[in-house]
Amino acid sequence: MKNKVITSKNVHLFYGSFEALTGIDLDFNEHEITAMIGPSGCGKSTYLRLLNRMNDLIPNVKIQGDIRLEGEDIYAANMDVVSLRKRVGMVFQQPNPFPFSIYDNVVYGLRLAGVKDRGTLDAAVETSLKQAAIWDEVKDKLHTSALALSGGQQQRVCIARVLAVQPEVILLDEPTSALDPISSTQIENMLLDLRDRYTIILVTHNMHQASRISDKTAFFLQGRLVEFDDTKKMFLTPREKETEDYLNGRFG
Ligand SMILES: Nc1ncnc2c1ncn2[C@@H]1O[C@H](COP(=O)(O)OP(=O)(O)OP(=O)(O)O)[C@@H](O)[C@H]1O
Repeated sequence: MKNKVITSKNVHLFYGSFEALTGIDLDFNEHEITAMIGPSGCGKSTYLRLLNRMNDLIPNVKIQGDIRLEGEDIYAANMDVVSLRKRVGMVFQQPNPFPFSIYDNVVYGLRLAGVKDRGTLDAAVETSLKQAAIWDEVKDKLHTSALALSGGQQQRVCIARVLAVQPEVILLDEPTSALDPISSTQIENMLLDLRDRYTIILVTHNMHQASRISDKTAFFLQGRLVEFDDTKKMFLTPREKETEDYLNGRFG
């Protein structure tokens, strides 16, 4: 039995009076990739952002339910949100490197945490860029601007930036939807390589991506979790008619 890294029970989220999540029960195993799919507006990103408290910043949000990381209530009053976000890193749809060098981007979180030793920083840069499958492309220009890279390269640097602080969980919100097919495939292959070390949760609109790289899939519809299962099983024999209709392109 795999260890459950994140558990969530009866999660509701309200934007003002609008209930965007209507009681979600969903758990994530370590060393698995879970894909979250569903039509636009079904609540996938809202749910993903709950897992490292990114919704806290939005005004008039009300959150109910129980979400735990390794058994710890992440909404407990004594939870340190900065350290939570180190343990649960996030990659966004648009690559968002800082306007610094590649090197300074990757070590950003470590420097914030007070790490100054040059050898430690150098080693973290090399390891993280290798894990993010971009070391060979950038090793000779670590001190040039990350903004001069292609979109796909920028996204891999952003992933290296998350990996450098050694998270347990990586959240990715449509990480390849702004990228060309070759860059998307590079990122998919990298995520498959990272699976042995991390728990990966991915929002995607791309059904091929979900079926190709995820172990589990969660299908959301209008704020509900309709179905959650092994990806192969869900794509071949969905339990629910709504899932089948969505996978067959009948809506969304
Ligand atoms: N900051 C916000 N304030 C008010 N409503 C919001 C906010 N963010 C999202 N919503 C609403 O909550 C619902 C869920 O949005 P969410 O972005 O989570 O959906 P999604 O499934 O990720 O969609 P997409 O695939 O288009 O990104 C939508 O109806 C959306 O309009």
